[in-house]
Amino acid sequence: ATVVSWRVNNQEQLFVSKQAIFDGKRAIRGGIPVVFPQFGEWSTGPQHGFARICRWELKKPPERLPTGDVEAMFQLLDNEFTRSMWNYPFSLTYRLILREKELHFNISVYNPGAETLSFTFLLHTYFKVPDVRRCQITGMRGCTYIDKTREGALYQEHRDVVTVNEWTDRIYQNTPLEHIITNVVSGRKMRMQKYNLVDTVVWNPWVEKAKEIPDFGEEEFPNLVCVEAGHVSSPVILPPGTVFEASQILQVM
Ligand SMILES: O=P(O)(O)OC[C@H]1O[C@@H](O)[C@H](O)[C@@H](O)[C@@H]1O
Repeated sequence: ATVVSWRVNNQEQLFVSKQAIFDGKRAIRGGIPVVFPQFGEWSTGPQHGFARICRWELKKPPERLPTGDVEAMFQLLDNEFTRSMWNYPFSLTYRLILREKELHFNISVYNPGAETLSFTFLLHTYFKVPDVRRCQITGMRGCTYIDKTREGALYQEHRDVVTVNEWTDRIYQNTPLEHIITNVVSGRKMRMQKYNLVDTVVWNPWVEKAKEIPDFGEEEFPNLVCVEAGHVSSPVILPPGTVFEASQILQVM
């Protein structure tokens, strides 16, 4: 259930590395992988959890709704593989709705078990851009951020817009419901709206870190900016029998 392509006016909006591997075992380098139940390093499983390396069930194949929108639904349930890393029952439902210039993502995590679940969640969106150095991201002014390029030190953002001119790996906390990213494909703007996803990660490996990523070309870094809506700086605590719901809307402006 990794979205690997989204075209608006026949123009691709998502970055996927030329070296991405589609073997169904590793995470795909680009598009929009789902990060669950762990953002970042994980002592009992792979970085960013198992959801991006599992085969999800297609619950509802793409179908045109009366409105003209197209809807598809995916589901991931716990299984032997997920239980080997995280021994809990869960049901993850992922509903995608495609509109003319929008893509909607609706996530729900249900806890059918008797124990409380604790997890982090994130949509790892790789936007395709002509040159990341010319992009501006709004909405972070005043927010604190964890800077993973500086051993996780905590800072406060003072800029009206965030720009990316070097290796960047930041978790912005308690960000507003909306970000605008300028200068994406065709010089347009991208609007990101998010609900119940309180944090926003901004990532670009830049040239040196790019060399350390096997499924990524070192010359590709100017062509992506990851702006990732998530619930990651504190875990979601989900008591038995309850549901966590979150969503994201991407819109080409
Ligand atoms: O190489 P991965 O596992 O797909 O992760 C890519 C990046 O994902 C970002 O979300 C993280 O903040 C970075 O620390 C990480 O390097």
